[in-house]
Amino acid sequence: MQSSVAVIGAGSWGTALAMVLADNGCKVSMWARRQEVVDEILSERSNSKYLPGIRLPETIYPTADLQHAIKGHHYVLVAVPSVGFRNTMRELSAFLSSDVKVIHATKGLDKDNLIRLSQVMLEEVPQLKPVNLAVLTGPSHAEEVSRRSPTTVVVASQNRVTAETFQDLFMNSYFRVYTNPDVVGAELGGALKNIIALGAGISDGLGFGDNAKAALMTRGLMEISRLGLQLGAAQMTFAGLAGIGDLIVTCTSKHSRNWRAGYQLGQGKTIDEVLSSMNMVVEGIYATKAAFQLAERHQVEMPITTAIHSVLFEGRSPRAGVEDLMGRGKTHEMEEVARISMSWES
Ligand SMILES: NC(=O)c1ccc[n+]([C@@H]2O[C@H](COP(=O)([O-])OP(=O)(O)OC[C@H]3O[C@@H](n4cnc5c(N)ncnc54)[C@H](O)[C@@H]3O)[C@@H](O)[C@H]2O)c1
Ligand SMILES: O=P(O)(O)OC[C@H](O)CO
Repeated sequence: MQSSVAVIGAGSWGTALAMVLADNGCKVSMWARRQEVVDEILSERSNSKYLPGIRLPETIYPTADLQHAIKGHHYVLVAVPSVGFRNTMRELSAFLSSDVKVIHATKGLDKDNLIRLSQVMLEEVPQLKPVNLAVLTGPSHAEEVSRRSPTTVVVASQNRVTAETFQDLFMNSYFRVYTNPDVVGAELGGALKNIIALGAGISDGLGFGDNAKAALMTRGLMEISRLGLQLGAAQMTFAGLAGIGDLIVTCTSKHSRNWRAGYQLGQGKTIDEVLSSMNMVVEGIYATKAAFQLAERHQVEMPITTAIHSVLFEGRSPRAGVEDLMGRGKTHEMEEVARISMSWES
């Protein structure tokens, strides 16, 4: 039987994932906020603002009517920016039945309550069953997926059947899907890597080299893992696609919006100038604010996040932010390793 999927969000990511599902023989309805996007898809088979030059399959049916988008579908994929996530789920709530399986592909945190987005889903749509929820994350730029370039991602769910159902729905010859039971780690890896991508962009914008970027990525992963473990993630998840995999793609790719925003900051633009020059979401800005507050709340050391927070929200210059990082007191690379090493006993 043909699977039918509702995709909520017609930006770059929602559209690229709708294409994967259409390629896999699914009937896909895709909700766009703006009627112009619907009209363009219907008349031109393109979504030129978000995926220029890409022809969309005929089996993607766009609509600006949320109820119409959802009606009769067994699976729902949510791919809206984190700032609009709670409201979108609230609006969806009226139309979602309790047996539907829902996966989200948004990389961010709830800005007000500092919780993960699957937790927001359950708050806003109480009839949803936790076993029916999943998260899709990993190193995946929409521009490449829409060109059917080989890509690997992770589907995380606390329920194996749900994880494998979405694995089967999305997987094909250019889109390889792994499963993982660690929803916490998958969501945090995807949200927090955006902060480090901003840092990598700032570093490049300042004219620093590969050494600095490798340092940011490695030490960045360290602080992502530190906060992740505190919040209940499994350490190994950060060594996988949702952790180091996504960090590599987002810190080194010309497609990365977070890197591009950071690059302009490093070149001396203000955050307002950067945001007005970009027509796509820069999740790292919101993630920095949320992670900074979480780090304070849980007493987790996150020096890179703190430095980027000072640049974004406290008027510190990017160069001064780097000086803050390089001038920190000396530490072991890994406190845990130093602690268990017999030969290091004092
Ligand atoms: N683009 C990628 O390559 C990619 C890959 C993986 C994950 N993601 C994640 O997917 C999410 C969506 O990103 P994107 O790249 O599609 O963004 P985008 O900037 O390409 O498009 C954003 C879409 O969301 C809509 N939107 C904007 N504000 C909204 C709101 N308040 N409520 C509902 N809809 C709103 C816009 O109209 C647009 O359709 C982000 O969390 C992003 O991190 C993106
Ligand atoms: O373009 P970015 O920086 O928002 O990253 C997009 C994806 O999250 C990469 O996996």
